[in-house]
Amino acid sequence: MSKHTTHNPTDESTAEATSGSNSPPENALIETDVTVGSDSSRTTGRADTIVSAEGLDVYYDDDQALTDVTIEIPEHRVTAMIGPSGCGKSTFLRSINRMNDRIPAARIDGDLYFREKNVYDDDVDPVALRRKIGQVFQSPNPFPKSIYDNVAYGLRIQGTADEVDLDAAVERALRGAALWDEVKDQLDSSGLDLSGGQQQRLCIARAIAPDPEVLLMDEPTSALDPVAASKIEDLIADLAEEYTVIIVTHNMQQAARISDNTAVFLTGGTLVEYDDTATIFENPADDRVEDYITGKFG
Ligand SMILES: Nc1ncnc2c1ncn2[C@@H]1O[C@H](COP(=O)(O)OP(=O)(O)OP(=O)(O)O)[C@@H](O)[C@H]1O
Repeated sequence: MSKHTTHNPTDESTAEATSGSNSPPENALIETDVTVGSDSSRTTGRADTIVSAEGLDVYYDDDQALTDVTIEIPEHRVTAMIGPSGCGKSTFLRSINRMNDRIPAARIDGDLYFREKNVYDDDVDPVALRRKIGQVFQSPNPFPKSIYDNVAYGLRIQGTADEVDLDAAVERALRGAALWDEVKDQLDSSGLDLSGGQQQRLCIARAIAPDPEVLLMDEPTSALDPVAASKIEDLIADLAEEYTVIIVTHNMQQAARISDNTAVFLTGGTLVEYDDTATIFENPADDRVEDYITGKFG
């Protein structure tokens, strides 16, 4: 396994994995000074670790989907998960906000922290966790409701009843998803009447409306045409100013374009290399990663 497997790519000093399965990861505050892929304003400064895994194994019944994954993901960055089909990328994403809880066959060993809290502790409410860690899926999946009600959905569940507050929050989320100008005059129209790219931005608005800290995106552009995909890519860079974005993508050019850091999973669910995106694509440490990136397999 590569030495890069366990480190936070923002700081070589975190290369050693922390020990003790019940303790939060050390070195939570990390100095960064790295060259990264997407946005020069995020290339320097401090980055807290916001999500981390230590020795994470995930099984579906007897089949192991993730093997001993240790990783520290910094906040306000775009972190891409890449690797061939079936290597466990989506499983890892679903582990972060406990969406795997909904799969009866899924079983987890090891530790997964959101900030310094193990999300699998008994006192963690998965619904509350998912408010902090929102998710956007591969195919746009607006509810069969108005644009307004789609975005207001999570806020109403959270108990925001005041119409003025709701109006402001809906506008803020739609602006954050770069959709406001296109829909501000049709907020009562069905979300299903929007184009595919607009629907996906509506889903992003719905995900950010409750003001999460992390946005998980599972191949968010793979069902979209290139123009719509490009808009979402631009949006992702903006979203990382306010949120931490963790994105699964099959599109290596996309990972190279939009992410600051890249984690490469390979068959068997192992994280074989994790580093800043430029290093992964230009000078990977692991020959298997080089082979994957240059298209020799996967
Ligand atoms: N609900 C499930 N029940 C049983 N096995 C599953 C389930 N979901 C995933 N798996 C298995 O876990 C392994 C990892 O799957 P996962 O979807 O996480 O990989 P992936 O890298 O995201 O794949 P892809 O790129 O094709 O989406 C695969 O062998 C898959 O068949």
